[in-house]
Amino acid sequence: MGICASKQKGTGGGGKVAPAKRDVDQGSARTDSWTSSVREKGEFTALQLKSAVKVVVVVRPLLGFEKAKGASECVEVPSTTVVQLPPRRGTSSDPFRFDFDRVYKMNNPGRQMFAEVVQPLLCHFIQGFNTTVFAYGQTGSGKTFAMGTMGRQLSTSGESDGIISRSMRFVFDRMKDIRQQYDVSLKISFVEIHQDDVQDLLGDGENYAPIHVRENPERGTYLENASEILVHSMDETAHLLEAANLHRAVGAHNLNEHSSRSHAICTLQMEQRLRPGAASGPDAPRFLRSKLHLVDLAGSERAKETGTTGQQFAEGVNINKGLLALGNVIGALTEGAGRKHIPYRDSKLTRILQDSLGGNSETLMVACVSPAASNFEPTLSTLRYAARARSIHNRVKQNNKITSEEEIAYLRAELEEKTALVVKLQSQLDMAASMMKGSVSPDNIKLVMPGRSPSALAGVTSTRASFTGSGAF
Ligand SMILES: Nc1ncnc2c1ncn2[C@@H]1O[C@H](COP(=O)(O)OP(=O)(O)OP(=O)(O)O)[C@@H](O)[C@H]1O
Repeated sequence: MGICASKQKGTGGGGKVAPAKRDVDQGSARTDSWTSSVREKGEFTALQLKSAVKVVVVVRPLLGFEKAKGASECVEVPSTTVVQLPPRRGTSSDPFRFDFDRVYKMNNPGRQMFAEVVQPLLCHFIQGFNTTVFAYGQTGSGKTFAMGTMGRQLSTSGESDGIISRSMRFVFDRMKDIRQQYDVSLKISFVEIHQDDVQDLLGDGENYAPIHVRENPERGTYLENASEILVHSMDETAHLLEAANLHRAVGAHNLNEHSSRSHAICTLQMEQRLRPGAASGPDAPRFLRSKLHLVDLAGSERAKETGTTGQQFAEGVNINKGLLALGNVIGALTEGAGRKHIPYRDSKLTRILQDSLGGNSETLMVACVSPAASNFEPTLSTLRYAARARSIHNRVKQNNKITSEEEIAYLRAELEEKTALVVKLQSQLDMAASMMKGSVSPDNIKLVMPGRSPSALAGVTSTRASFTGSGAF
């Protein structure tokens, strides 16, 4: 029994999903009950929910170079959900106080943050809900550290693991249970937006085709031409992501010697199909599809402080442009019902994150800040931005619909798979019959177990891949 399921036990109902704070569509009052088992109760599938964007703040420790300069701290955390900055120097106003879903001020918040805020979202991802976790903050504030896309952080495991590797490990651990009832396909893509251009970090570098952001009513936004790789294990995934990460644009400047010069978006797409004859309730969804975006944004920066020039200066301008567009989308979404136009189209970043902000996704923002008094202004700006994001309400639904074209493609693939199996078994039967007649020596016979031969498996993988690779998401 996996972690999502064991939590469900604790809530007093067999098969109940871990409760999540959210607003139910029929009314605006918050409710703590995630009313029924998503996977097992059919009525839930019709329900749409409003889900507020959740925001956690991570205050990193002072770094060696900051301490060497005698930096003092200005960020206080009076409780686990409150963060406070003193009034601006020379003013007598009140301190700046912000409430969030959770605030972490410690060396390695990874394990605790994952258990408290990321894991409940992943339980929903596994149940067919789109999910986004994105890290936001000034350059050098700890976004890459929190997401875990630094160096070898993806394939090693330890206390300083980031959100990406913990999430992947969690999903693969749950697979053992899910595969008892469902055929599952997991596909990964990893792109970066560098200078407002989307680049494939998993591509082979030879068959380059420009990546376009597209939209589809069934599937929301997706990236045309981005590599989508079927993955089967944590190890395989970690090595893929780590290799991809080496291609990411990184540079050194005054505030960070390994500064990300691009926004990185790692996406895991999951499709689940109920197996014929699986021992499940009559209302178990036949099909589930969900996507998990894990985003490490590049940090906002001021050239005066970073000391960047030339190419790095140009990168900084583009980074800030994308973040400004993101800020404008957040601003428009929180202006209330009067605001009809949301400027998603102003940048590739906001187009890709369209579902995550105001759309069909449960979203967690990890706002990263430096504690140093010298970073007071950018920290205040990050906290204001984050507080605003917290009032965005997304409309989240379980993705359990399949189009008739997809159903036909899947059935066709299944038929091909079965036909290949029949042909194989028939040839084995013929062989056995010839042997009995004495026309074939037993030494020339290699018995191949159905479904176990490498070629049979290759057939299965390729037909499934051709179904799942049909431009989903
Ligand atoms: N919670 C933490 N505990 C200890 N060290 C941290 C923590 N967060 C960040 N750091 C350290 O701070 C430095 C900057 O962090 P990081 O590179 O993650 O910043 P960033 O926000 O991604 O910056 P950029 O936007 O420039 O890429 C790194 O040396 C990192 O190891």
